[in-house]
Amino acid sequence: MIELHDVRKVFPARGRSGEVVAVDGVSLRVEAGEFAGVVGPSGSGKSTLVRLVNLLERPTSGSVTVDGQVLSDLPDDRVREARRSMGMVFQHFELLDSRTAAGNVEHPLELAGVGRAERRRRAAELLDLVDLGERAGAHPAQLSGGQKQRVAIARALAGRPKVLLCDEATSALDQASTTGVLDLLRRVRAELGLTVLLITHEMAVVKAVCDSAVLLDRGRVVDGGRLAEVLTREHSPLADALLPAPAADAGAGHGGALVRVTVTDRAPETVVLQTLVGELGLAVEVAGGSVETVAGGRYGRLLLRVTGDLGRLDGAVHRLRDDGVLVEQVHAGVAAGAGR
Ligand SMILES: Nc1ncnc2c1ncn2[C@@H]1O[C@H](COP(=O)(O)OP(=O)(O)OP(=O)(O)O)[C@@H](O)[C@H]1O
Repeated sequence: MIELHDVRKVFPARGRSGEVVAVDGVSLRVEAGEFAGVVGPSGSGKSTLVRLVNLLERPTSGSVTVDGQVLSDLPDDRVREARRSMGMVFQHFELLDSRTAAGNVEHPLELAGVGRAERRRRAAELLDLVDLGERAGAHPAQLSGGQKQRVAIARALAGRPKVLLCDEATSALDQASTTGVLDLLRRVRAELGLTVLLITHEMAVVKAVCDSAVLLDRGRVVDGGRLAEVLTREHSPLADALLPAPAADAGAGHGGALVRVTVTDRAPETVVLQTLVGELGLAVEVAGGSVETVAGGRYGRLLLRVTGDLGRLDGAVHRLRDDGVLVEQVHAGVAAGAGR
């Protein structure tokens, strides 16, 4: 649905000579109906990337295809037309203060030449969809941040887009409003069959709503994929950002071997404990880590301190890998049973 091929964006540097390569050869594919995230540190090119998708920025080179149309080949007037099939939600809402909630939702329809009666009907329907039907007559100053963002989402949906682009849509909101807005985005995605591309610097947002994500660094994609796959991949910088691996020193100084395991719904910690404790008679203590819900599944990274007959540990590690558990031996420990 959204496809970027080897996209580069070079800007003249602000206030000095030279150039800034904001996006440096990015290729990306987001399937229809997918909820995709773009994460990365400040200045890594996230905002530029999202603006390249709806051609608010033209790529210096490379192609941008949305819904089968190569937008980067189109002249400006055709780009403006194509942009109507994409809604956009911003960090600071960008609502018109002088207009009511309904007036803001009607605004893009007005610009598109939709008649008054139809605009009103559609705005009322959209405000109901975002649970703000009762506040249609309120001005932005009378709404909370979360409510303003709901109005902005209703406005973004006014033109019946197929794609919704969200640029730090929850970064200006408190925790409760963030949860509400993310629930809403997930619901409208499902109800309207939207494809969503969301950029954020908050990993919790990605974990709550995204099916897939890419990690940008200095304009390049350094990692990415479906979260279910990324989280069980070895040496993945994106997995490390989503679920930081527990530090090895969390279990240092207590003897025994240290083992880092990644557990999932398919290979939960019960499988690990059954093998290590139940079958091999080792003692296991959780020295660090956490288990969380990500992309609707349960994932965890745990640091285990294993004591007992450590001569059996190598075999156990192989067994666990065969059972689909990602296992890494951080510190071998002293095999108490060795030589016996
Ligand atoms: N119009 C522009 N002119 C010159 N440089 C720009 C322009 N837009 C972005 N840049 C530069 O491109 C790089 C990427 O910026 P961008 O805003 O896309 O990053 P970001 O990951 O969204 O950062 P943040 O999270 O801080 O918003 C930065 O070095 C930025 O200064």
